[in-house]
Amino acid sequence: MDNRLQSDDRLVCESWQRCRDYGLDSHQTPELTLASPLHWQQKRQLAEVMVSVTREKVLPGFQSMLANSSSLVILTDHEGYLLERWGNPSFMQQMAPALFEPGACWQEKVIGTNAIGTALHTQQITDIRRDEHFLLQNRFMNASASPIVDPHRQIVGVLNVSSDAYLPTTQVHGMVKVMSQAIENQLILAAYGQHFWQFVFNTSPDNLGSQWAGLLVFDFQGQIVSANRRADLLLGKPLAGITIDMVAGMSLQALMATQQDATLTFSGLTSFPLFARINAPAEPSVTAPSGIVFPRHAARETPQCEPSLTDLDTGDKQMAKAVHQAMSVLNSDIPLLIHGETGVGKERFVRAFHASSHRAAFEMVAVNCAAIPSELVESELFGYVKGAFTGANPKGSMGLIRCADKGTLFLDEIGDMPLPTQARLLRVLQEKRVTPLGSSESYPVDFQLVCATHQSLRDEIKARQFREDLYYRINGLTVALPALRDRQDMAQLVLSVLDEVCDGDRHVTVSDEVMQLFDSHNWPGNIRQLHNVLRVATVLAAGKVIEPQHLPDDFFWDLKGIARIADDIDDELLEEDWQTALPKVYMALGRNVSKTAEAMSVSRNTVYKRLKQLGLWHDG
Ligand SMILES: Nc1ncnc2c1ncn2[C@@H]1O[C@H](COP(=O)(O)OP(=O)(O)OP(=O)(O)O)[C@@H](O)[C@H]1O
Repeated sequence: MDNRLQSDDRLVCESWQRCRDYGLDSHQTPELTLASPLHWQQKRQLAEVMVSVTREKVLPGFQSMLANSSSLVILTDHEGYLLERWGNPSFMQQMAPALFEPGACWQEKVIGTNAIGTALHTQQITDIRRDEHFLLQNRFMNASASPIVDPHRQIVGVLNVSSDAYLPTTQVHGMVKVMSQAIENQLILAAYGQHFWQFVFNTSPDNLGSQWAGLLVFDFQGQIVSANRRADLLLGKPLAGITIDMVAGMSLQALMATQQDATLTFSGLTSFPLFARINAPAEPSVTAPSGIVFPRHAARETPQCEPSLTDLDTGDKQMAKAVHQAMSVLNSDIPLLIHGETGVGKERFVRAFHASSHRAAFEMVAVNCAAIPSELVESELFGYVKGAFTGANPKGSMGLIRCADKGTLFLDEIGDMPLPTQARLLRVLQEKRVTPLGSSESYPVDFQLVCATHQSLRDEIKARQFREDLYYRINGLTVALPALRDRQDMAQLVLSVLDEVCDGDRHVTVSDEVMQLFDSHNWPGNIRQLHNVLRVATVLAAGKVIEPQHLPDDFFWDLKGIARIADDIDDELLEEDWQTALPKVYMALGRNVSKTAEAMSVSRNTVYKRLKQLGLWHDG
């Protein structure tokens, strides 16, 4: 969830569009939806802890800010039903009292764009100003709302502050952000504070008591049981698979022996120091909390999470073999060498390999050796000390290899690495230490190495462009990724790429005719080209069915179809773009429009149009 200080126009426009799709009319006064008394009673019971920590532990800290303003604090459950409200009653009674009754439903589809309903839909902190409400009847208030997550990152409610127009939006936004974080901290403590250890940390020893401190709860084995969202931000990493000793960079025993009020300095996962305090539980538990693995709902939190290796096995034999091979060396630290044409998904494959490995909590650093100028490759990879060379960053640089420490280093297009850099890389791989340029010191490194190439490294060795000794170092296991034209899972891939193009919100489909064209295409740019074609086509098809007319012109330039159908056409013709090739194909096929259209996989109309442009066809 991200935070924003300004109303986001796009967010409001999208919400208004949803309201129209729900059939709402901005002039209407829709019937209020109220939970039935029994339903509300159940909701209220389920949310009892959240309501009581808000009332008793959080609101008192904000009383002074709210006392002099005409505003209301509202707490709803995860479906937008109002559980409780606090604040200045004159504000709500003047305006729309029924809306502020316990049990009233604030979902977008009921009362249009509003901070609570829209925050629930977007799952992010949301500000809705007066005129941004969809219904005219609600345009009397400004509001900010934040979803609240439980100790396992599931949305359990929304905290909202609505006010008349006189409280500054930025102030309300900030207040909602801090209050919702405070509620989440209290929910974590209510669930685990009594029996588990708390690790409270921040960027300065002076703000360890703030609601903005990171909070991690861990068990007697050092497993992280729960954490607030601030913890992820401070550590800059998702917490899946991480234990408390990795976070703190010290042993569990040392952590547990720390005095309650002592302040620790640590930088286990970060490149900068952080400060922490340990709170021991009143009744320490020596059992793990019933099978809970944090974060239990990580997939919901990170919708764009990396696919795992098995996700890439979508029905193609060669791909299944590649996935199987990579799985068999997972976590063994055997170097992988990936072969594949450009755009076949090498980097995606490596990301999936990394995400499936025990190194997933650390960085995967991808370096395209062909994209970095040869004179910069060494300094980029190995780092340098300050003043190492003219034009260098005056602070020096750690280098990409050290950034990959504990994670995965992916060297793409390794065949393009200059020979002197190859020698240096070989030394790093042998010694497992990096010496930055200009430095006499070396640093230990530990990473999974994956290299990729589209060329034959054996040929490069023969041509003395690639070191044989390095080849044997990097080639623990060779995996070949198939070209798109050879894959048997085109339909699955199209869906997977459409998901990516549409950001997971796929409405568009592909017609049978287009699927046939896809099957007969050469795809020299492989999945990347498919991606580009579908991105353009999705826009042109306006969210409906992608038909041939939605495909970009250059798609037709290298259709296999030309080669298959028009055997009697010169090979050279097939290398040309379709606009140039078309009149020549037309001539070669005895000026037959239908055959030309078939050979070029375009419509007869397109052939007529192009011939007319060239003056080769005249109506009548
Ligand atoms: N299975 C897949 N599903 C959806 N999209 C994919 C898939 N595989 C690859 N892609 C997409 O195809 C594009 C190219 O993938 P990637 O960068 O991994 O290829 P590459 O082989 O590393 O390319 P290059 O050789 O140019 O470095 C990216 O946009 C990627 O997201």
